[in-house]
Amino acid sequence: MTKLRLSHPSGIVRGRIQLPGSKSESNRFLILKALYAPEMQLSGLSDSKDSEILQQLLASYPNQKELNAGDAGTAMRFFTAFLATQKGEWILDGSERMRERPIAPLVKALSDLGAEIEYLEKQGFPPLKIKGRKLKGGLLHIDASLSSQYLSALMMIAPSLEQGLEMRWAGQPVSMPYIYLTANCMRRMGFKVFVLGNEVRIPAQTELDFPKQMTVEPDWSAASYWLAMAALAQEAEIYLPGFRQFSMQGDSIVAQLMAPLGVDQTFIGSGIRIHKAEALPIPTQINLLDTPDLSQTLIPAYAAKGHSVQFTGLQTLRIKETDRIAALQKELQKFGQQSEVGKDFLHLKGGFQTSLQSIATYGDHRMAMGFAALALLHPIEIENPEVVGKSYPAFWEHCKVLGFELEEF
Ligand SMILES: O=C(O)C1=C[C@@H](OP(=O)(O)O)[C@@H](O)[C@H](O)C1
Ligand SMILES: C=C(OP(=O)(O)O)C(=O)O
Repeated sequence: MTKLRLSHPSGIVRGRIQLPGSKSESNRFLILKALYAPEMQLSGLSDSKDSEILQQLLASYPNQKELNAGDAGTAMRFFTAFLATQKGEWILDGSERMRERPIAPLVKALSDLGAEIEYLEKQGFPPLKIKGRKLKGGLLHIDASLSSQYLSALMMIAPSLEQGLEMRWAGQPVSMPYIYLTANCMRRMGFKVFVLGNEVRIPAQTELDFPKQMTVEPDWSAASYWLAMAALAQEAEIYLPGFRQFSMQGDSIVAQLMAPLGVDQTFIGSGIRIHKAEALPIPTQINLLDTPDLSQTLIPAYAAKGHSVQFTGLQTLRIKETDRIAALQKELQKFGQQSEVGKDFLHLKGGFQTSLQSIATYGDHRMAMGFAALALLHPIEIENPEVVGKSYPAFWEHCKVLGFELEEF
């Protein structure tokens, strides 16, 4: 196991960071390009491991019959739907953790559309045997309460289905902004996509005049770590180029959620300036059902500032790279932080004290990046720091740019 000792002698974070492209946008455009517009050039693509995995899957599926999506949730889900529409037979597996992340709602939906998919080990989980063929499409009912990725995967294959797709869900959908992001990526390519209440309608449409070029926006989930740094720093002045003023990435809401910690952002030129500002009143509750990937940024930062806040809407965290609610509670406890957790919430109850602690990361990139900000208060150690590669390989290099000292041992 490698470890990183992380400290920040000055407490002043100042600099310009070129963030990786959005992992979510990248993985959508990679699938859409492969399905409909092979000539379309993609710029600003994410250099994340998850996007690399998807690129490898797309490059190897015509010849290779046994494929592996590793730890990449979007790659696993999007590629399952992709293969279901291609003629042939494949086995699609994932990492050990991926074999614990449910995929049944997607498999059921694809089967309802006429695909032939079999579970090779545990029912409802990868590995899958997928017999692909041209699917008819039509009306579909789906459970949207576990992951939005199933819906995004189906939306992207929808224009290739003979009858298009009309998809309805009941109950509480999770991570909705990712559905809107999928719709937006598709619309930018010229597709007609209608999202109305609890229903998505996408007609069959393949013969479009697709754009020659598409630019991926930088990653807002990655940007969130720099807002947390600004919150915990003595002084902060960070510039993140390349963002759109009105982003379709749900995690762009992070500035509003960080404002109570005295951080603000200004849109300048084509980028974001992050700086200190007067702190807004602390809310008693913050609901992250729309933006689960911000949990590991916000919860350690609010804890370190000594605020007692209840974070709700966290139900999807239990089936991500690790059980993120359990991991957050356990690692924060090392600092004396008291908290109460349930199926879908984590309630911070005070007690946080800075000290030199070794943070376990549970194979989860966001554990490493979310806790890194605490080094602005006191040196800390991060275990298995290489996990950041899943979404943000240059993260530690960027920490150096902003004045952190790093020692690997
Ligand atoms: O569609 C996407 O790009 C994603 C959707 C979210 O997953 P869930 O819908 O499973 O919450 C998010 O957590 C993940 O990092 C990326
Ligand atoms: C949950 C995540 O990714 P995925 O579900 O695509 O593995 C993430 O990046 O935080």
